[in-house]
Amino acid sequence: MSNDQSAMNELHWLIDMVQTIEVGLVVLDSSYNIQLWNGFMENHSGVSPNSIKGQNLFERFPELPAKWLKQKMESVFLLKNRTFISWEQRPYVFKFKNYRPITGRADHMYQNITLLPLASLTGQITHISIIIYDVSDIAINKLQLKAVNEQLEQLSQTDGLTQLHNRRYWQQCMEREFERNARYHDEASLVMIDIDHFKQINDKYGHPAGDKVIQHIAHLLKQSLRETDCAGRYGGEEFAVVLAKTNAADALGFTERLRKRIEESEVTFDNRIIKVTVSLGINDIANSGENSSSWLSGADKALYQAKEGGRNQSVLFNPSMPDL
Ligand SMILES: Nc1nc2c(ncn2[C@@H]2O[C@H](COP(=O)(O)OP(=O)(O)OP(=O)(O)O)[C@@H](O)[C@H]2O)c(=O)[nH]1
Repeated sequence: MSNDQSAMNELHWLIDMVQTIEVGLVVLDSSYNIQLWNGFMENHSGVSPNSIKGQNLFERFPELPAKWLKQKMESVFLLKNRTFISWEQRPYVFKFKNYRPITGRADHMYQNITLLPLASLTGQITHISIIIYDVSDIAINKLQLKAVNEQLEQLSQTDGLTQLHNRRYWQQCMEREFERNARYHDEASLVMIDIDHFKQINDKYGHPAGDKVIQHIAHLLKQSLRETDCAGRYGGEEFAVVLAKTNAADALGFTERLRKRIEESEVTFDNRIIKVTVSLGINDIANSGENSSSWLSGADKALYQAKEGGRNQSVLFNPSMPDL
């Protein structure tokens, strides 16, 4: 076989491979006119190489992010360097359908893209190649893993019965708020809420009825909160809330509204109507003492006074209150 024949063969094989490889290959000239469009591109776009050759990429595909992509390509021409675009940066450039059976949940193909400068025989960069990799499997696995991790994180922070924050997470939230307030001297109040005579409810109506009462109070509490407030289930029948940007007077307004709402509401269990009340202790951060524990224990002392005072009431902490 002559050298010419051998070179021809190689060229033939290369063209064959370019056409059949499972990677998208596009060659553009400096005016973004399409010079090469391989089999992968044909299969996924439904546009044949013959019908597209010589056409302007952005006129033929007006849905492409032209401004952004042109900027990338211009810098490839200018710097004579390749550029990568990851699916995490932009899920796809060419919107192709995703046909993979195991990743059937995404309707489009995730793509990693390389933009490659192509030099002519004289060494000038006259063309650019777009190489498109289908990374749908990797992307979807990674996105699913991320979603599961987020779900797990959410579960680890949530109380199962009430869907409020659990004690551990609420405590972190409260400590963060304390530090923020210490730094910026913002207003904030901490409220402890305890259901009155809850043992009697369990004894009279049974534990499942008690659970329903806890859920009911949590529901009313959630309805009373603002976005920036942080509420948690602190113990069995005890709840704790940090009211952001709220001084003692406003916190008292909040607790009294909540207390009355609870007093006026009722829980139905096994066709029986259960009425409950709550006691609430409030501590304005201005009286918090030196750390988050003393802020919390102040609210606890106020709650104790509310119980002592006859229950179904809100009490504001003041530093002259006796230790528990
Ligand atoms: N149903 C139910 N009961 C719980 C749960 N967690 C704690 N308890 C019960 O809540 C009751 C709390 O009772 P106590 O702390 O004695 O106080 P109380 O009866 O609420 O009375 P005061 O707080 O003094 O008004 C106990 O009987 C616990 O068993 C829970 O998740 N579900």
